[in-house]
Amino acid sequence: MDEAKDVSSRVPRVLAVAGTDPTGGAGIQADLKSIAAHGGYGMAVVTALVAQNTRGVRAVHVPPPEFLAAQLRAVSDDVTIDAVKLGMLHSAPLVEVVAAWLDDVRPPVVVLDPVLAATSTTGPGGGRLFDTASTAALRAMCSRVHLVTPNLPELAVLVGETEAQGWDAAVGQARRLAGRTGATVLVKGGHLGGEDSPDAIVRPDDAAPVRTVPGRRVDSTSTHGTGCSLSSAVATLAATGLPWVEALSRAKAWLAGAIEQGAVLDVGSGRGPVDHFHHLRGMG
Ligand SMILES: Nc1ncnc2c1ncn2[C@@H]1O[C@H](COP(=O)(O)OP(=O)(O)O)[C@@H](O)[C@H]1O
Ligand SMILES: Cc1ncc(COP(=O)(O)OP(=O)(O)O)c(N)n1
Repeated sequence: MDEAKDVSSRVPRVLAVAGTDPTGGAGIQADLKSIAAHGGYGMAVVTALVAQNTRGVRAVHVPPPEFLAAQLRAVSDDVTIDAVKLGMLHSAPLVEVVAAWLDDVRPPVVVLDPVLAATSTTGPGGGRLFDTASTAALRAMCSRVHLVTPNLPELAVLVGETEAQGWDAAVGQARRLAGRTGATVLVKGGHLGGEDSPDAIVRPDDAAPVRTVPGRRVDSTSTHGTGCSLSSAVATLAATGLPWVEALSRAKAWLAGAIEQGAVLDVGSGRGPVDHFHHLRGMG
């Protein structure tokens, strides 16, 4: 059996390293659902406990960095990991623990969703989930991963510029981030106004074409956790051997359906979750 076939026929073992959302729409709970929805076996290392719901973030509790290291080690000492999705990393001490672990374990697929805030909800400090004084550590982490998946505000912080005011400007910033870090960038257009919600894959090699995956904006308030869900889906699909563009195309089509069907869940009174398993409804 050739290697490509071998990878795609195995259930990918995907580890999410992220914070929690007790209402199940974002964070590590969304990651696990998204991994399962794409046929993966999901595992979870918790960076921070977040008291949040569909309306906003109320409080954040961070266990000691040593406990994060112990969780990571417990998984990698026992399980072969096919892909890692990194979400909320909270601050430099946690970023450094994860960086040291990645250097040691070297998983074949590492996707970083550089979470700074819960953007579809609010809370004290605007729902902030990452320490602004730790931005340099997050930038350095971009150089250690294969794919970075910023939304427009996150992209602006990572390149040290003001937020892009259009798709072309966003792609330009993504090019600069990819060039500086050596990581491929999946730039997300969910924060653009208008009728479209495109995403694109931007490679660090200047000569490589930007691969835009167009998308129609769904008129819905069920958008809590879209970034977490997309990055976990792409990590899982990449672990089956799919190239980034193909993984993004599939994940994006799935996510549009999940946003469209989110209201069916009737969860919370704020920005509701997407329906990760919409494709299974009505199957009897
Ligand atoms: N209303 C929407 N309709 C369709 N796709 C959306 C919508 N909002 C976000 N998306 C998609 O969800 C994913 C997450 O995008 P974005 O909102 O930019 O990131 P984040 O959730 O990290 O803030 C992207 O694929 C984006 O295109
Ligand atoms: C614990 C935790 N991590 C990440 C987020 C942000 O989720 P995201 O997918 O970016 O979606 P929005 O909620 O920002 O729309 C979170 N809320 N909690």
